[in-house]
Amino acid sequence: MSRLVTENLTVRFGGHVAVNGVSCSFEPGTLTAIVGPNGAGKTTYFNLISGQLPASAGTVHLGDRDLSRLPASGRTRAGLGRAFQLTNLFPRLTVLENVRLAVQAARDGAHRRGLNLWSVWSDHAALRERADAILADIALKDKEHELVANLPHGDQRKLEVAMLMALEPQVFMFDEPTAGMNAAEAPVILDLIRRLKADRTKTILLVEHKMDVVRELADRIIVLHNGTLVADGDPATVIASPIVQEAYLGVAKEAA
Ligand SMILES: Nc1ncnc2c1ncn2[C@@H]1O[C@H](COP(=O)(O)OP(=O)(O)OP(=O)(O)O)[C@@H](O)[C@H]1O
Repeated sequence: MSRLVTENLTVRFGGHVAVNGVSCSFEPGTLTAIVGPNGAGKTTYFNLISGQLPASAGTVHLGDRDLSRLPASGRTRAGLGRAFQLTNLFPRLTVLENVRLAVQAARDGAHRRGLNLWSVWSDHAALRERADAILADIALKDKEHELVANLPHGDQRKLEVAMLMALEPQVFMFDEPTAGMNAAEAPVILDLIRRLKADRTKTILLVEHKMDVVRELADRIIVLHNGTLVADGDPATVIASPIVQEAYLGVAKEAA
């Protein structure tokens, strides 16, 4: 198990510094919520970690490995997993085919890392079993033969999380995972995150605006404001801090 560390991570867009020298480490077995006002740099910070965006300065390490120069695909293989808003899905394939592809990719990845999983994964039935278990977890078993293109938006978002689970990353990055979901769909995703957290081996990063979700799930909260890390600590302390009350929740302003 390896800790994820960003050091001095920075990106500039022209004159605008969207993420400004963020140094932070994330321990396996903990869920860190990343909060901050709109435009604070949360998604951009994710993009820098996952390699979607090249950094202007700074580094990203997972354990001993320096990921800073790797493209997004290389970082995924190294163990960084991110649920993307639908871009990882194959719309012309069925739900089951999508998940099986991700399970297969995880198997291939395991070979590249030299792990001795061949005996397990070479078993076709085991592959199917794993895909079935994931689909049951995500409450999509009854739609396994549907084409992804025909699924409602909420189910597509759920499938996206299923694909991420299938890849079995060390680090799970969720960017507003329940955004746009209805009241029946959101609890399925939150329950999955809860279970991932209960496993106590995964590093989980969660960008989330809903403070009730953050309060319940986070072991730790970091706050970004204008691209800068302005608070970091246990949820109760961070939520009560003047910077969050004022800059994020607007409580102090409203009270004034
Ligand atoms: N590719 C880009 N080119 C130029 N500016 C960008 C780019 N990506 C992000 N920005 C700017 O960087 C800043 C941070 O944006 P970001 O989307 O990371 O904020 P956020 O905290 O995720 O906001 P939200 O909560 O609204 O999703 C914003 O001012 C945004 O306009």
